[in-house]
Amino acid sequence: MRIDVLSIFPSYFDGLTLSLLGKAQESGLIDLRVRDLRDWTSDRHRTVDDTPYGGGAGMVMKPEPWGLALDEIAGSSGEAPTERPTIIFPSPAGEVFTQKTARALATREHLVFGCGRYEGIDERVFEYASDLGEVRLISLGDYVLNGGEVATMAMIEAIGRLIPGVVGNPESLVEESHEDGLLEYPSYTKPASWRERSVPDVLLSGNHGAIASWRREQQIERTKRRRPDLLPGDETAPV
Ligand SMILES: N#Cc1c(-c2ccc3ccn(Cc4ccc(CN5CCOCC5)cc4)c3c2)n[nH]c1N
Repeated sequence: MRIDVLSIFPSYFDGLTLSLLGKAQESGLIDLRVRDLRDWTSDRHRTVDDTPYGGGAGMVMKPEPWGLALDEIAGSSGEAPTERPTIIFPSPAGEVFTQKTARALATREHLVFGCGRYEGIDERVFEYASDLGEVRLISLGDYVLNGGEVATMAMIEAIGRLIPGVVGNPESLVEESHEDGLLEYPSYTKPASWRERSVPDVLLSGNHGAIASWRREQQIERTKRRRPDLLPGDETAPV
């Protein structure tokens, strides 16, 4: 998978060279290219923002640098892509990012993330980008960030770990929170007793059937308690 990131703070993404995603880049599973949007400006101050038409607080990102950058990155950049890119703009006004979104995006060959700042990006950029690829405005959640970089980091991690070969043991992807619509069961490791707290006996029993049942019960109980919104209408229905 090729992933392009456009940002006026490209060093935000230095962390993606670490750990599993760093190894995925070294092995060629992920081709991550982070670019500074200001590279597509032409004035001495490398200006990317201006005042909003119609008034209002703050500044809006100018369309010109975005158009030039997207032409080069998402347009026919000389390489023969087999599919048009998916161009993702993190936005407080976007669809909410979920594990289902991550799974769908992990199947794509080319993702482009456009990280806005200030009060956002000139709307015409989204319209223009839709001629270059599938445009998705995606929100990390119902809270306000200062720009798209943190959301992009989170999405790249959530998507990247689903790419075959990135996570060593694919089994570990199956029993995770949200993967089967439920929160994950509690985990324990040695010592069996720690500060007068013991590991549940069933986990020490060696009875794999009983362990599986206990874990499922824990998932359902936790989901009912912490995230009832994830449960189908009938809470007693098997998920
Ligand atoms: N993903 C994600 C995000 C973002 C996000 C993503 C991208 C950008 C680019 C600029 N910002 C700052 C910003 C904050 C608030 C607002 C709303 N305005 C409405 C009118 O009153 C002023 C405020 C706009 C722009 C961004 C925030 N926030 N929360 C998420 N889950």
